[in-house]
Amino acid sequence: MTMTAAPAVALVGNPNAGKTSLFNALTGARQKVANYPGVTVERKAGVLRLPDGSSAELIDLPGAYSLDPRSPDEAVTRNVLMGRQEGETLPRAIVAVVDATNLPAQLRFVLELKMLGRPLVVALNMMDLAKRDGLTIDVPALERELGVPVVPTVAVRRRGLDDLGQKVLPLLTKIEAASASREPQDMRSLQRRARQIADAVVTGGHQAGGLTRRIDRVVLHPVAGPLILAAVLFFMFQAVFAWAEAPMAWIEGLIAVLQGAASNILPAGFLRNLINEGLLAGVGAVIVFLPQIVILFAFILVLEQSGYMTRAAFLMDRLMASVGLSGRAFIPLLSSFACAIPGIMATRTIADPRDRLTTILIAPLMTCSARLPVYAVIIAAFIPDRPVGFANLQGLVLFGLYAFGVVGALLAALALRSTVTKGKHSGFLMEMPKYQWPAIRDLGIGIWQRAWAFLRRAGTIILASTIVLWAFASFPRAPEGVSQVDYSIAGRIGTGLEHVFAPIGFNKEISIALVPGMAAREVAVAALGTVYAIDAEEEDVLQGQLVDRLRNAWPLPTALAFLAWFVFAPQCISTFAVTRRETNGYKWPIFMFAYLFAMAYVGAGITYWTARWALGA
Ligand SMILES: Nc1nc2c(ncn2[C@@H]2O[C@H](COP(=O)(O)OP(=O)(O)OP(=O)(O)O)[C@@H](O)[C@H]2O)c(=O)[nH]1
Ligand SMILES: [Mg+2]
Repeated sequence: MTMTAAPAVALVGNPNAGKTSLFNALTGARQKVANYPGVTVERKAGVLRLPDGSSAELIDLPGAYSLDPRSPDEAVTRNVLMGRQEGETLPRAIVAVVDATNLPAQLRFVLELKMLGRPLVVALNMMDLAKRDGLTIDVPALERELGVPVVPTVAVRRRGLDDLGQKVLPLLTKIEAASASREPQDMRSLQRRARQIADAVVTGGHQAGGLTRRIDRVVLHPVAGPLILAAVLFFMFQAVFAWAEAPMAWIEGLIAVLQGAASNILPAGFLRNLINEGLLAGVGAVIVFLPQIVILFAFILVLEQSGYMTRAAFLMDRLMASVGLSGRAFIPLLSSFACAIPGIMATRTIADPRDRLTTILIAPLMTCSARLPVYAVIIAAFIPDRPVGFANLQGLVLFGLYAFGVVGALLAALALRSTVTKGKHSGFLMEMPKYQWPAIRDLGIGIWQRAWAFLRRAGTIILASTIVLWAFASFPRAPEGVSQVDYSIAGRIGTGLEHVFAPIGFNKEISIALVPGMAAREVAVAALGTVYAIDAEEEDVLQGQLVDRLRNAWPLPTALAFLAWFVFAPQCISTFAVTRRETNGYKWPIFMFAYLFAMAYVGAGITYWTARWALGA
């Protein structure tokens, strides 16, 4: 600890009170904001500029209901506030962020924080919603009752930020002994006191939450609710296919133009091959999927920001309970549709350790966006593009693959919960946020961040693996009349692996592509793009798309087995790294790898042989 280190200010409060919105507004950061409790699961820091020109470190924390943590994310908050966090000093001041529409419930934590005896300011956030609900809050009276400064804010409209800075500043210049001690509190009496204060300072609000209640009457209806949820998810997958078609064609066209240009400009040889077969055929095969990824993420973000996500979790609770999981697990699992890594992080909000472990172990079975390119290429090559009723066959197959992953995950959960993670089922406990229109800015930032992450992956890990693969598949140079891929180093490795994968219908090219595919799933598509491009005649590289090449090279059962493989296969190193971190060891990631591999192998095998039998081959 140095004397010059900026003093730290911590944002603390109940989940979904708007801490991260405030943090972003105050620091210019772009941390994730969404309308459900439990979005932030780790400590984040930024720089807070104060009115006198000095600065402080602002810390955003996971939401908590009290200083007695019930789940790993709440423990982070407690540890930071009590100075127990490794390598971190006690925050100099606390900003208690409170949802103004829900004072009777939220003031209890403020009272508990006050008992810490640390410098404290209350940010009375969501004042706009309080007004919408017809609530009037007597701020000076609240200040008197609490004995600390209270600043009304609207984080999403950047209102009250300067006032907040004015109130925080004097707390930082005060010299005081930095220690945190805490007597156990009687929660009941704190709750009673919170209610008293709320009664004294809040008037009106008889129609509070009326709109939300009316929507919920339909959306949470025992019959209509699940139907609406199914329709929403189904529409989402149809849209991913239908809306992306045109922009994908543009990107394909652009890549073809670039390939043509490279052929015209560069002399035949090493560099031209590297660019056309490695770079454009490989990385291009992945980039094409940007539109689908963007549409999928846009849907997920709207679900998250509108407040519908927790309703979906509630509706899923019965189903989740039947396989021994809590409905709480639904949100980490749904975010795993984007990527399993934030999904696994989000399990920190699950209180029961066995529930949490089970959710971590099945998260990779949710179809992450990296699988989308793999599915889409195979579907485009092998599934006819024709209408089925009001839907489209390709969209239906995609929906089916997602459903397979979900069913596989539920079965895996059932098996795990009655064996390795046996334990009692814990109930569903989750606050329902008020419905809100998604904030366009947050939506835009969210989509942009994800699109950028996808492109960055394409430009780094996918590009690097594709070039390495291209080199391995291009050397040593084959003599005239011999297949270059067969003759190359990659080809020889593939021939070895083919022994393992031939029983489930995989050929040498697939076996080769699976190896770099471990780095990231999309790489498998890039790798297939490269492997098939190397053996193709140059004119074909320029004209034919990967889809056409696969259609000619693979029998249908192989294609279906390949899809089944990707539903289950543990093809992602980063997932193991995060599992190792979140479970503190190698035991569970290894277990995860083994059981997923077994499921993938058996699943692909069954698919292959069933398809062969059905097609009479
Ligand atoms: N109308 C309105 N909405 C707000 C305000 N502040 C935050 N929100 C919305 O409230 C939701 C929750 O905001 P977050 O900033 O993620 O809340 P948080 O306290 O960080 O939540 P956790 O990380 O889950 O503890 C989001 O949908 C925000 O857009 C506000 O002042 N007014
Ligand atoms: Mg947050």
